[in-house]
Order: sequence, then C-alpha cells, then structure tokens
Amino acid sequence: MSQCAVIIPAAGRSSRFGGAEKKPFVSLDGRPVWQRTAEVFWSRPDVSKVYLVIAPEDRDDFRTRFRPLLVFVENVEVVEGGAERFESVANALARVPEDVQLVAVHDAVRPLVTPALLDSVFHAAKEHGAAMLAVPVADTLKQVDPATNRITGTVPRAGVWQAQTPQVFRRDWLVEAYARRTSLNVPITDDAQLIEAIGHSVVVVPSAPINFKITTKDDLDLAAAILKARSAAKASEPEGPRWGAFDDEAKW
Ligand SMILES: Nc1ccn([C@@H]2O[C@H](COP(=O)(O)OP(=O)(O)OP(=O)(O)O)[C@@H](O)[C@H]2O)c(=O)n1
Ligand SMILES: C[C@](O)(CO)[C@H](O)COP(=O)(O)O
Repeated sequence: MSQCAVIIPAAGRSSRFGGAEKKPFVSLDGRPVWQRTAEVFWSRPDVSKVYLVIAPEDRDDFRTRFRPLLVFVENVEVVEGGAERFESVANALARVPEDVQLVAVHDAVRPLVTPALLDSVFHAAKEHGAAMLAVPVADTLKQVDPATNRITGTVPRAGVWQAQTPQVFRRDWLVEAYARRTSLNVPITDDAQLIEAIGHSVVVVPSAPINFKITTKDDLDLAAAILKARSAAKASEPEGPRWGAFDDEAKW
C-alpha cells in the first residue's frame, strides 16, 4: 500500500479567532481541536506518519499538556512552526523521508473531515500525483472596496471552487515546489498554488461543507453544534440486535 505522510500545521496565531487560547488547542466537545483532526489520520493504515506543526512559543505547554496522550501514538512527530503557514509546512516537509510517496497537508483546524473524504482525495492523489478537496462556491461573490465597504463588482462564480484541505501531492513534486517557492512573488495561501506554479495540474475532489476551517469563534460553535447533533442522533438509534440471548423484538 502506498504510504502517505500527513503534515498538520497548527502553529498559527489564531488572530481572527481571538480569545485567550489558540484555536487548535481549544476544546471541541471534550477533546482539543488538533487532536480531533489528527485522530482521523493517525489510525489509517495508509498513513506512515503525522507531523504536527506547533509554534515555538507553544512547544513547552503542548508537551506538558499532551505528552501523556502522544506516548500512546507511535506515528506522530512534533515539528516547529514558522511565521507563515508555508514556512510551517516547509519545516515539516523537510522531515519526510524520501521513500514516502505522498504528502498530505491538512489544517489542524478542520476537525470534521471524514474518513470517506480522505479515502477519495488520497485515491485521486495516488492516481494523478496531486489532488485536493474543495467545494463549488454557492454564494454570489462580490468585490468590495474596504475603504467604503461598497461593492465594486461581482465576481463570476462559474468554475470557482473554495479550496479545502487535505491537499495531497507526490512528495517529489512538493519538495521541488517548495524549493522554488521564493521565485514566486504572490502571497501563498495554500500548497496547491506552489504545485500549479511548477506546472503540475491539481485534481479537485468534490468535498462537503462539513470540512470547513475553524477561523472564528462562530466556526467553533458551529462545529460543536454539529458534533452534539451527531452524538444525539447516535444515542437515539435503535439498539442493534442483541447477541447471545435471542429476543423476538430483535430486528435483523
Ligand atoms: N504560521 C502558520 C500559520 C498558520 N498555520 C496553521 O495553518 C492552518 C490554517 O491557518 P489559519 O486558519 O489562517 O490559522 P491562523 O493563521 O492561526 O489564523 P489567523 O490568520 O486568524 O491568525 C491552521 O491550522 C494554523 O494553525 C501554521 O501552522 N503556521
Ligand atoms: C489552506 C487553506 O485552508 C485552503 O483554503 C487556506 O488557504 C488557509 O488560509 P489561512 O489564511 O491560512 O487560513
């Protein structure tokens, strides 16, 4: 089975989130956001290692709080983050061994990604060398003048998709793209941009809005409400057949 290394950047400043605690470390229905995200990856047989990228200023606290958990998870390595997201990814990418075929980059603050979505984007990346999750833009897009808050134009949304993560690439392509990153003088907000810039096409795998990024407090509240609804639905599911003592009521 071709193995995939997973880079989970969690070293941002959470400036749009506000609050005392950075968003990867806040509790989401009982577990920190980063852990909920990492759990979806680290138990997969096709994941060789998870590289969790933590800001230097958070390392000591992270060790203190989560070493007891990580002792039980063999395939996780903590890597130091950088000032920008691409620097954090680059630091982890440098740790990925050459024999790893694919590298997935997934925001630590997209905790609701599902195993099925991972299956589809991993499969597409194995087949095409580069693939990412995205959803087609559903709302009308407006260009707005920040000085006046007035609309200056409407952006045609045909063919426009909202990028998500994971973004999954052949390791050699991603290493080459990062090596040539400095030649690009555009703000890099996702890794697919770098792969596109070195001439490789990236396949878009239709995703689901559930894989949204926690950027603000409202996003955290939405994620918590979704998880609460999920566990309520699970609790109200009829009991499955009772094994052992047969019961006339049991439905096969
Ligand atoms: N220097 C950075 C910047 C971002 N990230 C990570 O990249 C993901 C997506 O970034 P974003 O949602 O923008 O997080 P922040 O940069 O923390 O948010 P903000 O822009 O509001 O400060 C997050 O998991 C964040 O922790 C990172 O590892 N290193
Ligand atoms: C990578 C990303 O999540 C794709 O939509 C997005 O670009 C991250 O941007 P951010 O400003 O670092 O949140």
